[in-house]
Amino acid sequence: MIREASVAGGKAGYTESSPELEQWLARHIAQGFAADALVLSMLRSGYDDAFARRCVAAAFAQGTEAAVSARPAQPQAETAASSTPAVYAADGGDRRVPVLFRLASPQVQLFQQLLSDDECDALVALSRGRLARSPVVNPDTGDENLIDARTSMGAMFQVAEHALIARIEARIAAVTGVPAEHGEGLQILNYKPGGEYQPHFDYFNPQRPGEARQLSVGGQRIATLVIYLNSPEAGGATAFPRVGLEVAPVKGNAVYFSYLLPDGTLDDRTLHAGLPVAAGEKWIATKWLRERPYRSAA
Ligand SMILES: O=C(O)CCC(=O)C(=O)O
Ligand SMILES: [Fe+2]
Repeated sequence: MIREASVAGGKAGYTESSPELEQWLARHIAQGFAADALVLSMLRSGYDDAFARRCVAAAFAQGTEAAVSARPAQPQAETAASSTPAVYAADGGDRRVPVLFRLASPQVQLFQQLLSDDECDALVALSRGRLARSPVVNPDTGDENLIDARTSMGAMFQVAEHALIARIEARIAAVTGVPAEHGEGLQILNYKPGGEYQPHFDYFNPQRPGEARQLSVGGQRIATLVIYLNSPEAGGATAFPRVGLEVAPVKGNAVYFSYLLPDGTLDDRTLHAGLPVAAGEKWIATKWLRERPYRSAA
């Protein structure tokens, strides 16, 4: 979240507003976060309950006014870019996380060292025992299939399955503002040389019966966080071809992109790919976030 909040962390009942707080609220409202999620985030950062509710309500009211007055004048991308605050650090709860870049439209951010080297190594070690070829949801049937467009091995962890995973999930909630309960289980992926994930969207297409089935628990996916657990020797960037962006896979860093637009539609500029690994291997942990609390149907 914001620096002021992290300074106040631990002190109950923090009641001082700041430009950073207002900007943080405006940005998360623009990203489509619900009022409850924002209040929860503020409480976790030590803000007073009544104060947090008042701030969030005021920010929503202001957001509505701003959206109405800005709409005829400017296309949305320009509005988002000009109102994006210059905040370069996120409160990771137990650590301060620098934000290396922030793209306003589509919403993409790069967190530096979200995980320490030791945490990355521990996640890889935990998942080695349960790697299997990564499936993809079949859009027609909803079944999970193996396809050539996704050549990686994966391991799934239940939410909070392990103390390390719970700690990482709390940190993810702190930097994204999306409550941990909205997260699917962390997925660890391992790509060998040549391994890739061809361009795709992470959200489900409700028109396809198999994908619609995925919406029944937790609703739509709204955002993705990809954490790099190692630095491949060559290749393996995460690419966003519709905006010409490639994010280098650097151990501990994490790329976050959210696709729920304020009008409720999904941002198809978040089309993305895991480019082929040219040398060495690539390990990532992916966290998909839902619009509502998520529990695996299984
Ligand atoms: O491998 C990557 O960089 C992207 C992974 C990805 O798109 C996913 O796990 O949904
Ligand atoms: Fe993806």
